[in-house]
Amino acid sequence: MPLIAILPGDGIGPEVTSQARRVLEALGLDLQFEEAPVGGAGYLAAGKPLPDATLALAKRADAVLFGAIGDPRFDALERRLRPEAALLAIRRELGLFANLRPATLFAGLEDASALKPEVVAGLDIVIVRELTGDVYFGEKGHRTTMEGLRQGFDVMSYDEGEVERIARVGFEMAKRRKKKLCSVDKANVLETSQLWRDVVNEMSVQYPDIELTHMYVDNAAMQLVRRPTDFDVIVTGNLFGDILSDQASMCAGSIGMLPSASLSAWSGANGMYEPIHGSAPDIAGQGKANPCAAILSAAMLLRHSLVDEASALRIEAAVAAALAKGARTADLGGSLSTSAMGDAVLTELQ
Ligand SMILES: NC(=O)c1ccc[n+]([C@@H]2O[C@H](COP(=O)([O-])OP(=O)(O)OC[C@H]3O[C@@H](n4cnc5c(N)ncnc54)[C@H](O)[C@@H]3O)[C@@H](O)[C@H]2O)c1
Ligand SMILES: CC(C)[C@H](C(=O)O)[C@@H](O)C(=O)O
Ligand SMILES: [Mg+2]
Repeated sequence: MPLIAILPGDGIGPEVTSQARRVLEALGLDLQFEEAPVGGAGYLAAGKPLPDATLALAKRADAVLFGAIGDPRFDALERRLRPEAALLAIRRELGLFANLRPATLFAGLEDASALKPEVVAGLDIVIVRELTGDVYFGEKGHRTTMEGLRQGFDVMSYDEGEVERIARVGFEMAKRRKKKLCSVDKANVLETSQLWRDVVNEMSVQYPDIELTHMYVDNAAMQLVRRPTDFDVIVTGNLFGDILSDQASMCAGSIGMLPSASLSAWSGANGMYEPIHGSAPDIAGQGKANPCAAILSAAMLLRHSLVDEASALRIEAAVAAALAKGARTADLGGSLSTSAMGDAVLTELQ
């Protein structure tokens, strides 16, 4: 029986993952669930954001459903003890280098988007974000300059192996979709990005059917709100992908709508699945959070780690049907609570 590790985390994390779990349970599949604390909750339970038992569970499980981490009470702790350190460590420990972030506009949500309905109608793009390298994982620290000024530094780097394996995910994804891949970088300024661009170009000879384009990240940010539907698959580095995916979420109606899959291989074994949003301290504990991103992350879990496309489609269809009938949390302009939105999805589950 497949074991699903549920790591609810902090803030709205437990609120949204509990709805995703209800939906998974309602499918009637033979699944086993085990929960463990992570982030601020991990720090409170075991003195560190990623307790050993939580990491062991994540490694043992067939897939991980992750909520969100982050708690302002812990923002002043040394960096390795902050909630965010747990998320970075788990991605690194499980080798989850490929982060798929689909941004899809569900029918009926055109008015929730920050853009005009005619600009976002039919939006269906995927951001393939590299997840275990870049400036996130380089040397970092504080030092004093010769002039006696405090200085912070974070080293940005990629080696060609790291670029090649994420670019392959981008090309393979494009092959299965509209055969269009846009690689986003900052090669006009950064050596890291020049290497990125060179490696992506070298690989493109293996994919003659894919139309490859390159775009600087500043232009990509602009094009994403100008004509988002011109994109299909975007492949980019860790930092640019983090920023562009939050931006893409508002094209799709809300950050509460975007799920993600973090994979250690194209096949998806041992994946972790989480909404792209954070712990939302401003609405935590109020039952206001939109659980759709977490529910759609559960669908991605079934698709990629359990290779159960039919069940993934059942969940996605139920979310679409609930939205089509007008179910909306506050971020989408409605008034349903988190659990009422979960109920609405469950009602539509065929
Ligand atoms: N993957 C993660 O666990 C993750 C991702 C991003 C941020 N964080 C952490 O979360 C904390 C808060 O960060 P932030 O405020 O910059 O980002 P956030 O994503 O938590 O929230 C940004 C805004 O979006 C809203 N929002 C987010 N998710 C929502 C949902 N499901 N439904 C309705 N509204 C939603 C919030 O209320 C807030 O106004 C920080 O500690 C940060 O480090 C964690
Ligand atoms: C919380 C933070 C470490 C994380 C990231 O930057 O990757 C988050 O913003 C995300 O998008 O998952
Ligand atoms: Mg982010």
